Amino acid sequence: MIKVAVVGASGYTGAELLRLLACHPEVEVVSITSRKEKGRLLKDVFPSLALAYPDLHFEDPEPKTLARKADLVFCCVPHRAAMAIVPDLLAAGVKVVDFSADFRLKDPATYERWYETKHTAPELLDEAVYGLPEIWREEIMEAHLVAGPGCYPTSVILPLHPLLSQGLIEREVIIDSKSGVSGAGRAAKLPLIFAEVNEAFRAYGLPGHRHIPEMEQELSFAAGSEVRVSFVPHLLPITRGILSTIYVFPRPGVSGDHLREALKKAYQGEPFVSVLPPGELPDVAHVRGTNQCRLAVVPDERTARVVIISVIDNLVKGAAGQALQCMNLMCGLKETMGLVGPALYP
Ligand SMILES: NC(=O)C1=CN([C@@H]2O[C@H](COP(=O)(O)OP(=O)(O)OC[C@H]3O[C@@H](n4cnc5c(N)ncnc54)[C@H](OP(=O)(O)O)[C@@H]3O)[C@@H](O)[C@H]2O)C=CC1
Ligand SMILES: CC(=O)N[C@@H](CCC(=O)OP(=O)(O)O)C(=O)O
Repeated sequence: MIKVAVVGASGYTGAELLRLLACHPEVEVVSITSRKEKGRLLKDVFPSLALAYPDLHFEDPEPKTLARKADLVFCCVPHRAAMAIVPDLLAAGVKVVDFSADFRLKDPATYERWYETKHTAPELLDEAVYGLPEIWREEIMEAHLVAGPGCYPTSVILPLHPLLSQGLIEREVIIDSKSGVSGAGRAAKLPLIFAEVNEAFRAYGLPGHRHIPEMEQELSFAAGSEVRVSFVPHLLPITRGILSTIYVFPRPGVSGDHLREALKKAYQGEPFVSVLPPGELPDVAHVRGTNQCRLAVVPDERTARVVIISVIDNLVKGAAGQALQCMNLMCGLKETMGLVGPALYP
């Protein structure tokens, strides 16, 4: 059994991870942490997890104490907080899957510019592996520190990476994404209360959302030269799910059908990415609660542009499920373990 701890287990991604871990045959959850819920039983904070964890309670230990109990720690705290915890965990010898943005960007100056804070552990950026298994599988298998991708970047990089790395599309990309409200976390914020979100729909994060450098970093690696994206996120009045509509410009002589075939080939055999046949379109309702990314490629013959639609559950393939997929790889387990349940529907 792999002994795991979940730091920041009182948030949405922590709770979602515990839901998934409850059905994982090779994992024992040895500790869950929260500063505010310290001492309380998990089942009193999240009754949805009562049957799976009747006796587990929140603690707030030092990272070193945690590292003595666990083989691997999932760190589900906000950026800035993560880089204060992760170095001590690694120094104490445990593997870490971090959910925050603190170890995603390779260049500390880029991090400092977009996150408006000094990076306090830049020496770890080189060894951190970007936790997108479909792209960095071999590296994740060897990693001690995995930086879980942002939810929007996951929905965007999966369709674009193969197309850019094969030189099939131009490097100008336009991305229009919509997210459910759980993407913003569980902490109370006025613009996120029911009456502000229900029956409403708005763009936010303009002119430059902080996921842009992460997308550009990974897409530039794929293309072998600098890629610049236009990215506008929107808030949908739903709890979970991201739908990204991506406008791409095929290189001369490349058709939309060609792009679809290239994606199908790139993801053949991948358990968590599906490329839909012509005429089928993805819906966030089809992936709710799953680690799936569903993609459709729609040629627009009138303009010669191609629209790609990508859906994920932000809490699963966009966070906890992808982290668990990485853990399976880091621990030598079957990559799909604990992640094969069907979607919740309706
Ligand atoms: N929500 C999503 O869809 C996605 C989130 N992420 C990332 O995952 C991480 C967690 O997100 P999410 O679960 O949504 O956030 P939440 O706000 O729901 O939860 C945050 C957790 O971190 C703890 N925490 C907050 N501040 C600190 C701090 N300064 N030091 C230590 N612990 C702290 C909180 O507990 P307490 O305050 O009691 O200690 C809580 O358990 C973030 O980095 C987020 O960016 C990544 C992809 C998708
Ligand atoms: C709806 C909503 O607010 N979503 C979040 C993205 C959550 C996420 O993945 O962000 P991290 O980079 O912090 O991990 C946002 O736009 O800030």
